[in-house]
Amino acid sequence: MYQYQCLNAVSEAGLSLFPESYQRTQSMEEADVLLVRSASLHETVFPDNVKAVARAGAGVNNIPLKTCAEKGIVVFNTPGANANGVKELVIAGLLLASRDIIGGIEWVKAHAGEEQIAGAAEKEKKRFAGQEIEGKKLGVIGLGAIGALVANAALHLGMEVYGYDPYLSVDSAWNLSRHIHHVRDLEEICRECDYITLHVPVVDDTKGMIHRETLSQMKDGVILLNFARDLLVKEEDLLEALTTGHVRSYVTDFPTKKLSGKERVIVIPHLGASTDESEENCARMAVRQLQDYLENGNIVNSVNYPNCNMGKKGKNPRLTVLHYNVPNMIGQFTMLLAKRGVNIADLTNKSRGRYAYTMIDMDETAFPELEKELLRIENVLKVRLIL
Ligand SMILES: NC(=O)c1ccc[n+]([C@@H]2O[C@H](COP(=O)([O-])OP(=O)(O)OC[C@H]3O[C@@H](n4cnc5c(N)ncnc54)[C@H](O)[C@@H]3O)[C@@H](O)[C@H]2O)c1
Ligand SMILES: O=C(O)[C@H](O)COP(=O)(O)O
Repeated sequence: MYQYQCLNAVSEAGLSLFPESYQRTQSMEEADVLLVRSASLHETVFPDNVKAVARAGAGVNNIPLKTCAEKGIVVFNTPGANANGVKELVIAGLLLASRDIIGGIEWVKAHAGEEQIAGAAEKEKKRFAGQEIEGKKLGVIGLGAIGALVANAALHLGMEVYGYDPYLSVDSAWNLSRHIHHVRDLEEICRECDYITLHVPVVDDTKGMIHRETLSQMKDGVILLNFARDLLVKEEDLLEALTTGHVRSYVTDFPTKKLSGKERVIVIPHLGASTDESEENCARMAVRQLQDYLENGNIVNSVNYPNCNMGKKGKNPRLTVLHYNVPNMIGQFTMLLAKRGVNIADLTNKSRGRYAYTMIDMDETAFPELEKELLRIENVLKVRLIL
């Protein structure tokens, strides 16, 4: 029997995939695994029973990845599962910023019920007119799951697309149309593009990446879209650029005190992934990954431990050890097993920076003190014996 806790509303389409042997709990003290969306876990004190956290979504800046790794808690996310939902909202953002559609709709609401509204609208409409996106240049910063979809869709809408991503993975590159201009420095995007959209994670390197200097390199009247994270943009600097009109419009999915309600700012209440399809995709992927980890020890799509997959566990026990990535760990594990006459049928070890993971399929039934003895080895963080 395993127990899971949901720290946000997670789609039933995913939760219903848990078999009957899984029970939902409201108490973290009972939970083997946690499911979360945007709730912040930075202040959470994780009890020892928690083995994994699944972020049903992409961004993991709400989860203390290092703290979790140190406690032997594997954190997963669900890459790409909500990318289409975000892409569609970004396209809406491009269009909302290109004419004053929102201002126009508000005008109609304010004059609702008036006899002469049709005629008045014809006189007023020039106030809300704008440009078309066809033929304009779009700069996409970050060409992962979302950025690639946005870039390709914008091409189909007739835009000229410039893409910037110095860490582009081979898989992401395969998803990109060859008609996208590959840009090697951010300045070129700033210099060339009429619209710029951000699709990078917020990490130390990207925090505040849009600041006074980057803004000053952008064209006069640029439209900036941010469906990634508020912290990517230095708000004071952006406000200044909005006030002078250098930035014509800022479209963001992240309401903040400083920017909400300001002129030229279109704020959406973090709706990028809020579609039935995205919520269901994320929840399904999160549940499958957690189940695979609990039952087979496999790590797929982790953001703090290496991915490591030995397939479905057979009838013999499988031992899994989360540990620091230092020399002689495997030697110590195999020595301990050998001393007890346990034969190893299969073994896999993978590392990622400071952390590593070893999975061992044993031929014999485990001896009672095995987990405790392994835990006594220096640099071991967590041991699990899956029977
Ligand atoms: N608004 C929403 O509801 C919503 C939904 C999903 C994701 N997001 C945000 O969007 C981000 C991206 O999501 P994704 O699914 O595309 O993630 P992803 O991991 O597939 O793509 C991120 C891309 O950014 C690139 N990158 C990293 N640092 C960079 C840098 N300094 N300059 C340029 N590129 C850089 C990476 O190489 C990667 O290709 C998430 O981290 C999250 O913060 C928001
Ligand atoms: O990073 C993400 O996946 C998005 O910001 C979605 O967040 P949400 O699951 O809270 O809607």
